[in-house]
Amino acid sequence: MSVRVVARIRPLLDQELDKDIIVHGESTEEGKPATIVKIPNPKNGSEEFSFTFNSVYDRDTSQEMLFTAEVAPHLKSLFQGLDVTIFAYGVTGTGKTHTMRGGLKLAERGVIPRLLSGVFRRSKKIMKDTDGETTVHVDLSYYEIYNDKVFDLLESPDKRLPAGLPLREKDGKTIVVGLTERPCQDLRDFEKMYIEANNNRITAATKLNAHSSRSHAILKVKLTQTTGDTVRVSTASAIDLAGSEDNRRTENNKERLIESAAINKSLFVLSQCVDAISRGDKRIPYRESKMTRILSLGQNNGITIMILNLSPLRSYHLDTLSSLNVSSRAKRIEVREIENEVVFKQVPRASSTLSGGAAQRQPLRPLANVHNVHSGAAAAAAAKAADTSRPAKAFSVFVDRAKPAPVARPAAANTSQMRMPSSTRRSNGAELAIPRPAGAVSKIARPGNAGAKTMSISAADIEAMVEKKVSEILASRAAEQPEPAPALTVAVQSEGINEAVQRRLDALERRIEEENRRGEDGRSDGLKCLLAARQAKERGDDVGALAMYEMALPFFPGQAKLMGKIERLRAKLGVSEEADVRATSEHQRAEGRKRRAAQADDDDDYAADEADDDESVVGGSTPRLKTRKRRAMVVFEDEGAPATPRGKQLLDIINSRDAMRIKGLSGFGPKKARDLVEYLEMLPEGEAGQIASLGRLRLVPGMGGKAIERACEGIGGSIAV
Ligand SMILES: Nc1ncnc2c1ncn2[C@@H]1O[C@H](COP(=O)(O)OP(=O)(O)OP(=O)(O)O)[C@@H](O)[C@H]1O
Repeated sequence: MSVRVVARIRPLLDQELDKDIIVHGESTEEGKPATIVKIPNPKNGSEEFSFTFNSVYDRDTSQEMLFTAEVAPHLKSLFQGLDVTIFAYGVTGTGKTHTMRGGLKLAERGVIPRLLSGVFRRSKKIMKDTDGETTVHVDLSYYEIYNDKVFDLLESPDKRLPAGLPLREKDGKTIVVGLTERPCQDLRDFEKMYIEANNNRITAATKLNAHSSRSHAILKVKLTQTTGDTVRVSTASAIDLAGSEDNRRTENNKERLIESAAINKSLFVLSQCVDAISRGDKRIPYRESKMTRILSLGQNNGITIMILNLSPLRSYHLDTLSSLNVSSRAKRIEVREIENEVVFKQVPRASSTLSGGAAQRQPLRPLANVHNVHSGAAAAAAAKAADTSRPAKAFSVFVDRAKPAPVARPAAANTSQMRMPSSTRRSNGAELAIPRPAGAVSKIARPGNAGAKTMSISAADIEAMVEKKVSEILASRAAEQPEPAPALTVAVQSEGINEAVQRRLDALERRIEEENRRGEDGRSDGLKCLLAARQAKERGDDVGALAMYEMALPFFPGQAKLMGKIERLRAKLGVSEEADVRATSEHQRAEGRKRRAAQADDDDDYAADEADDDESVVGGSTPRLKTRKRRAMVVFEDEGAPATPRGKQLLDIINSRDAMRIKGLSGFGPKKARDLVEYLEMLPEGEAGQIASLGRLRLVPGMGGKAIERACEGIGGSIAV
């Protein structure tokens, strides 16, 4: 099943005027629900672009209508064991937080409180219908990604580690290590916790939104259904993404600009992921931002619903177009609808000394699950000797990747945790790790001999080993090894050494963070934006190019050339009638190309300046940028000219709309062929359902220059357009 993408157009706010409305929902047939968003061409108001979605909700849509139509139907699937992900995407001030969280009044409540209400209602019904044979437990975790760092929202901000919580992949899912997981009994319980946690979320007033979210917020609702010995766990994730911002309009100060750059960068990576998936690329750049890693769009199983929030106003015109473009590509992402497996419950060990309790962040984490405690005589002896009057802290010594857990199951650990009296516990009970910045690893003791060996290691030894490992990692980073190092896991079984070691670890963590900052002082991110802008320009996507140049601006504040480019593009898109914009006529595109060719030298100068300034940070990106440019110019330099026989043959095959023939082209699979046929069927009348030239073909989503070149080569020989 594909990602379900629905658009919601927000109503006007008090100070906004009817006459500025430019975005409308429409249906394909009278009386049918709206599925199309219409928006004028920014340079020719009489022409309108149409974007089709699974559903479109216009300005008068209430919170209840949206929830009932889009989220409530998936509650059943959640209880059947499918994971459900709902995320709100859109420009700042378009209503994402309103949609997800909503207001305090009953009618104003958003998707999240309604979801919880539905979950509790259904849980009660199940327990009643089964006479209590099936029990349902709800656990929540809630965290934010702020400046690409993960922070637990269920903990007070003063307990935050500067580097945030690390991520790790487990059973094909990305998990946040050391996140609080809180049992939640009912809606009142939830509301109390949610309101409190939202106060920990970072928001600030910007010119575009008085309460702008400065972070992406992720709420995870974990359902554990137990019937006899069997346990089924499924998760609903509700994500309120921060909105992209045009910093020329926000008038952000320095701090807000840094946040904004992080927000824009992660959203840019998300759009890159969407592009890469819809192109069928092998490499999807998930790992370039924590948000995309967690969202795992197209990698996660279950049901994914993307709510695209839109402002109806003209002042958001280009931003709205940009969001519409990304979202309409997201529709093509396939998600496997696979239920989580039912697993058998693990019996908690009688020897457990855990008495639950501590909700506080522990630098060396107490094990929430007894099964993670190391076995062995020494461990048992240590456990026996432990003072049972205190809440036990069973510190994990080591994560042995080679040695399988007693029962390999994603849910089992949580299942046994569920029985604990603890009011708060940590997720990821199967492995225990101190939240260190991902990128460092230290294995200090092996589980096989954890007991005796660990006890013989002194704090100084541990410190030395950690120090050594961190230095190695820093050295390897300096050598620009691309492989991300695994997360730092530290093994300690004695409480006696934890404080001193932890202080040292915190200092080291700060050092890693510092090194990270020095290593990627933003310029490389900025240059990535420039590269993307150049690529967008070459595709003729001026709207995208503008967005990317603007995104690069905070990395190069006051850069005259960059500002000049932005000015030119804005003027071109907003005012000039002859200007070239996405999806305009071939003639206009040809004009644009000429202008771009004239500007190309200028672009190269700019990139070269940047590269010279910071060669070590930029690495290979500048040469790549030049190579790509040259290549693209060779292939499409003269798009207006008639196509060669091979080019014609390619167009003939594509225009045949015969998926079998198209599939036979080099680089095409069944999905790409199907998508292309669908695209052809949706072409506007003016194009007579045909792709007229290779230049036009290149504007088709998923058909970059390389794809065309490869297809032509497959027809035979090298391409000359
Ligand atoms: N459907 C709606 N009905 C009524 N008011 C709305 C609606 N959508 C948004 N608003 C109002 O618009 C303003 C901006 O909305 P909101 O804060 O939810 O935007 P956002 O997309 O989350 O912005 P940011 O990305 O900056 O956090 C708020 O005052 C909100 O109450």
